[in-house]
Amino acid sequence: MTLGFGVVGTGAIGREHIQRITKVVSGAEIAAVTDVNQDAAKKAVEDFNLRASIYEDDTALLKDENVEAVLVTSWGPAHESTVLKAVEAGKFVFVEKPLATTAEGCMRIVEAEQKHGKRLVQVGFMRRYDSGYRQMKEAIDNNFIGEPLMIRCAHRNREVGESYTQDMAILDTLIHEIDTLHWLVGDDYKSIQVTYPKKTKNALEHLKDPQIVTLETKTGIIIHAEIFVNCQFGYDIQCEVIGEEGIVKLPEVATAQYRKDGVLGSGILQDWQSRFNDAFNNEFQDFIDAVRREGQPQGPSAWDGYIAAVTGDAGVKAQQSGQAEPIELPERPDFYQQKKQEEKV
Ligand SMILES: NC(=O)c1ccc[n+]([C@@H]2O[C@H](COP(=O)([O-])OP(=O)(O)OC[C@H]3O[C@@H](n4cnc5c(N)ncnc54)[C@H](O)[C@@H]3O)[C@@H](O)[C@H]2O)c1
Ligand SMILES: O[C@H]1[C@H](O)[C@@H](O)[C@H](O)[C@@H](O)[C@H]1O
Repeated sequence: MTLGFGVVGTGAIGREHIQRITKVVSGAEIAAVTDVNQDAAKKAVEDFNLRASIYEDDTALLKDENVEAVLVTSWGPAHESTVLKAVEAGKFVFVEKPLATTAEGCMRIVEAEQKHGKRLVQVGFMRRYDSGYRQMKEAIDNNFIGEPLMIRCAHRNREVGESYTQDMAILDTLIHEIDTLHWLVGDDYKSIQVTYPKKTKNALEHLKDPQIVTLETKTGIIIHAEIFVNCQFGYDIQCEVIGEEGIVKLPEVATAQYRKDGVLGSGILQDWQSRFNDAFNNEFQDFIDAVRREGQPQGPSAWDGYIAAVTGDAGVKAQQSGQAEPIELPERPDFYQQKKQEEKV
């Protein structure tokens, strides 16, 4: 069976995922598309030569029997409503981050999914599918470095535009570390604090950049995460876990090495698309295979989306207060503990 996707939002990442589904991964096709900008939906159908129906909105798209899974790549504030409608209709959902823009919205999805009785939703936290992070997780799970004690990481973007606001450093950028790091060490967060070093002259006036985020986990692991979104030199993701008996570090992405003008060097990738291209491909193949074979996705769950939202909210509060803000999460429901296997991804 080929999995039919209905795409809600044919903007930048929606188009990338359409390309991925039609040209790169196997087992799926695009059955339908919609976008509030109907021209964008039509253009996607033309550009990718799709045999897909074009609908005026998500409600109409969800009625199409050929749509078995919904790919939600609209703007963040629109995600919750589409995901809830899709769950109500019993369709599988792949939703780009954020699951919803509020913790309450994420909880509504968690509740709806539990009511449905089995997992339908996967959130697009693609770093869990990056081979470097997976190797780190394997080392940690196999106790290769002993108990993790500290984590140092950096999330650097070359530059950001006018529309990038202060809270986006947490909700749009750090959100990836928030998801990846609790998965990596199998721990929950306890608190978050944000401090501001000297500001770069390359940031627009409204933005403090860089920012240093300190997260503490329940078992006492301290995480220092640098968010620097106007670093100028490229897209740079660093992560190092320091354990009782060793250190495991995210490998640099291999790029060609050159010798020129007295320098031995290699290129730095410039954007997240190229840095995580393989991870995106792996995450889609896994989603498609899991729903076709197991009847439910196995990747980052709606509960992970909820953890990210609660932690993100505390992070935005910490940006304003300068204090360590508590992160209060209820117990993970049994529903989201069904399979140890899920934790591996
Ligand atoms: N995983 C990642 O690293 C990653 C990277 C980039 C973007 N994203 C996420 O993907 C989402 C989309 O980002 P983008 O950069 O493609 O944005 P975009 O603005 O390029 O595209 C969004 C599209 O959704 C459409 N849209 C908005 N509301 C809609 C609705 N209610 N129904 C139908 N269509 C609607 C818009 O018209 C637009 O075409 C965001 O949530 C963003 O955070 C994730
Ligand atoms: O939406 C993007 C994307 O999630 C990238 O992975 C991240 O590095 C950027 O900071 C963010 O703005």
